[in-house]
Amino acid sequence: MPSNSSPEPGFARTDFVLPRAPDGSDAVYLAGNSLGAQPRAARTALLAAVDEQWAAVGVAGWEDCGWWATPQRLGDRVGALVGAAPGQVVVGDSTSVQLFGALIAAARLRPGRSVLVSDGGHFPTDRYLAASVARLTGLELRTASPDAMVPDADTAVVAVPAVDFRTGERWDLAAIVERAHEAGAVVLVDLSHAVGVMPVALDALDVDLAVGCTYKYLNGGPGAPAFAYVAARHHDVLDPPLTGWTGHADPFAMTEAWTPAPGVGRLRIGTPPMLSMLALDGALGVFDGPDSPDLAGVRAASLALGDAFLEALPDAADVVTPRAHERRGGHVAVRVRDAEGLCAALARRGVVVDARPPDLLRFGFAAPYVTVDDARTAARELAGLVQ
Ligand SMILES: Cc1ncc(COP(=O)(O)O)c(C=O)c1O
Ligand SMILES: Nc1c(O)cccc1C(=O)C[C@H](N)C(=O)O
Repeated sequence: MPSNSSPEPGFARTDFVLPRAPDGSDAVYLAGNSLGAQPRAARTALLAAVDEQWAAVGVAGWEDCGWWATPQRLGDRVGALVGAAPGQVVVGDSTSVQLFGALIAAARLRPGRSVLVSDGGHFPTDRYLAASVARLTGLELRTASPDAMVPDADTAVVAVPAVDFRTGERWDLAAIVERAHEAGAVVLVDLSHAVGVMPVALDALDVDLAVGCTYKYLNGGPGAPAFAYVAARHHDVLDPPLTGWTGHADPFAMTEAWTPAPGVGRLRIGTPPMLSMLALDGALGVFDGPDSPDLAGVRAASLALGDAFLEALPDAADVVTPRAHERRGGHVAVRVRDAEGLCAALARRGVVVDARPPDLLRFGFAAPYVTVDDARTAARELAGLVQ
């Protein structure tokens, strides 16, 4: 393992099980921006949870195995990866559920304001939920590109991704937050395409709320629980819409009315999906284990992979992702004529990527297990197919 601050791409490859290529070798797996590869430690943690906890301990596991505390314990671990001091992140439920709760809780932080501004190119679940939340709350939904948003005195909430799910463009969160706060609005960031592939500085940037998934670059596994962040300065007045019993101040008192737990604990909703959580617990060791590089190093390695891929592409390739490092996320998208067909043809050659309508192929550069050879192979195979 190279030094902690400047890891080589593929620095933790042996800690992962990679999907198989048709010839039985390890695939060139560039779909970590959709579903990360399997960390061996996630499998170990999951099997231990099944055999040594669930089977052996049963219901006592909520206390004796620490299950009850896991949403916040993992929240602090994920929080450390997104620049959040402890006590501001909860893990659980899907990104969509977390988004719904966060959008409404954000709107409730700005009563009397009438507009929700959301990225017009946001991931579909973010767009669909923004529309539904606008109907529920009576807010007017306005859409714009994150770099063209002009929040005003009517704006309650500005909702943006950190990285565009299609083009891989990285947005300037500092500028977005500054503009929103100048207008008195709060900012909700979807970190799904950023967490685990680049440093994020939620506290330092003064972001108000954030959500994100853990199955992409954090490699938590299919359907791994999402996370929600709320800056501590909002905790006392935070009024989440999904007032489930596990977010109660004293859940086992079974009282008549819901009393919010102190702090971010009130964002808990129902019984946490413990097996998924414990798989994530194992997976996170890639990023916060004793030998893990910091995220600046992971980011540098991911950018190096993207650069190797871009350099190996033919000049004529229609790359839609900005080439400048500061404007690029973890994946690179190439416009092609038959994205679905090419995606399938690449898979037959052992290169796993994904296609997004109408015409994009996405190549995800998860530095823990992707090597420079992988990046070059993908570019070469793509070139061979489109020539
Ligand atoms: C930006 C973004 N938000 C949300 C999601 C998904 O939400 P969920 O985890 O609820 O499926 C994705 C990808 O699936 C995404 O890219
Ligand atoms: N969440 C996904 C799923 O359940 C199935 C297939 C793909 C996904 C994804 O993660 C899609 C991804 N967020 C995207 O950027 O398109």
